[in-house]
Amino acid sequence: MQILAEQLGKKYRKEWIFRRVDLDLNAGNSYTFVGPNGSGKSTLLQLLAGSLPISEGTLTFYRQGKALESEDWFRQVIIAAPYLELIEELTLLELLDFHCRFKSFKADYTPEDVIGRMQLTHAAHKEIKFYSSGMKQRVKLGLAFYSEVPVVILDEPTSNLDKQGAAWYHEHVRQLTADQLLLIGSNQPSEYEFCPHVLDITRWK
Ligand SMILES: Nc1ncnc2c1ncn2[C@@H]1O[C@H](COP(=O)(O)OP(=O)(O)OP(=O)(O)O)[C@@H](O)[C@H]1O
Repeated sequence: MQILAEQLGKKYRKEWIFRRVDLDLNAGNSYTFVGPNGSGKSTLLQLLAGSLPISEGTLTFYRQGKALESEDWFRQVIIAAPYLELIEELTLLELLDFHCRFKSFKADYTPEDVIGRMQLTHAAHKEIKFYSSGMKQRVKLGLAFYSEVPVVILDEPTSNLDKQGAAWYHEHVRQLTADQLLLIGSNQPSEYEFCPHVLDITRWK
């Protein structure tokens, strides 16, 4: 899997958030985008996920050397971010069953297996709207870690997690496989200390 960004730019109304972004992101690697609040980390991650339109430049997803149609991008990507909502009316088990219609889990895990690995078996039948913010974050990260997808995007991954949750994140984030591409947006060095490619987004202002 490869994501190639060429001269990528994004503006909201008349304000350019970043311009002339060139990136060659490849599976087996992790990349972290850092920068102050409001610098555009979340915006860039959403562009790279194909979930926000770009304002200029080109973005191409390649799988086994072949460029993918943009309507197929969403199958390649999972994104966990504080601003993305889960379906609150569903129980966790219903949510994971629904998720399986679009993306399968690694190693033939069942939804029940994944819930166990999220350490949320006790809450499997509780509606997501009754989850604490830390429990919701664990669900988002669990979906990212256990789905069979080539591109995993984590924005502020340890937000709302307690010490035990942060340890759970660190254990899992290092286990992403060599055929996956990991992209992180962060302001906290502890979230990406293992990551060899750290890119300050202010370089593209
Ligand atoms: N939908 C929108 N309409 C207008 N401006 C927006 C919109 N979304 C984001 N912005 C602006 O884009 C800029 C970058 O925001 P973004 O959320 O990407 O930053 P960030 O680096 O992720 O910030 P933080 O560290 O606070 O999460 C900010 O100035 C923000 O106000």
